[in-house]
Amino acid sequence: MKYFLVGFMGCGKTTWSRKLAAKLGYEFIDLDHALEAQVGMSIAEYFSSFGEDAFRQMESDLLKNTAYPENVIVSTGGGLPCFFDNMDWMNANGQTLYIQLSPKTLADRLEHSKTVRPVLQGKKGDELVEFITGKLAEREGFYLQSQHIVDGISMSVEKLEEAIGV
Ligand SMILES: Nc1ncnc2c1ncn2[C@@H]1O[C@H](COP(=O)(O)OP(=O)(O)OP(=O)(O)O)[C@@H](O)[C@H]1O
Ligand SMILES: O=C(O)C1=C[C@@H](O)[C@@H](O)[C@H](O)C1
Ligand SMILES: [Mg+2]
Repeated sequence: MKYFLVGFMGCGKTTWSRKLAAKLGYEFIDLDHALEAQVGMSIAEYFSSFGEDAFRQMESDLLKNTAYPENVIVSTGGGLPCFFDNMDWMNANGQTLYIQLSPKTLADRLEHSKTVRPVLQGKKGDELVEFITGKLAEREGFYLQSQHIVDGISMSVEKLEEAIGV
């Protein structure tokens, strides 16, 4: 089975996809990392060289054209479910799981994370919370189309296993 983990930047998709895959003996694929390997630069560099539209096309193509192993946990980019028909494609080709967190919790995590996320443009503090609140309001309608939803607070592999029913 293919499981796609979706949710806002910083909700823990990469961290928990890796752990869940290890527990289940599944492969792990991070589409952000796969895109970086394919283009030979970081996402931040890709954004500044070619712009967001080119990035969205590239990530959608990668989602649909990757040769997935039979059993795999796929960590998706935070914006991926919200462009083109990507969410429908994931629901048709596997199972989707949304890691849900509040804007405040996401902001706390993102402020302390070392990964450069171009969409955030270096925002901090109240400005960051406000930005995430607006962006999440735009995006959550897509995330909520997931077949499974899990509260990202006090996360564990067991909680994820229970959510997907394995
Ligand atoms: N349950 C948790 N409690 C506290 N911090 C966590 C938890 N899960 C992940 N984190 C931390 O939150 C940050 C973001 O996690 P991660 O990179 O896995 O998010 P992501 O959803 O893959 O983000 P992106 O969409 O930007 O790739 C990391 O610094 C990670 O260590
Ligand atoms: O939320 C977003 O739009 C993004 C999230 C990251 O995972 C990366 O895919 C990229 O930085 C864009
Ligand atoms: Mg990630």
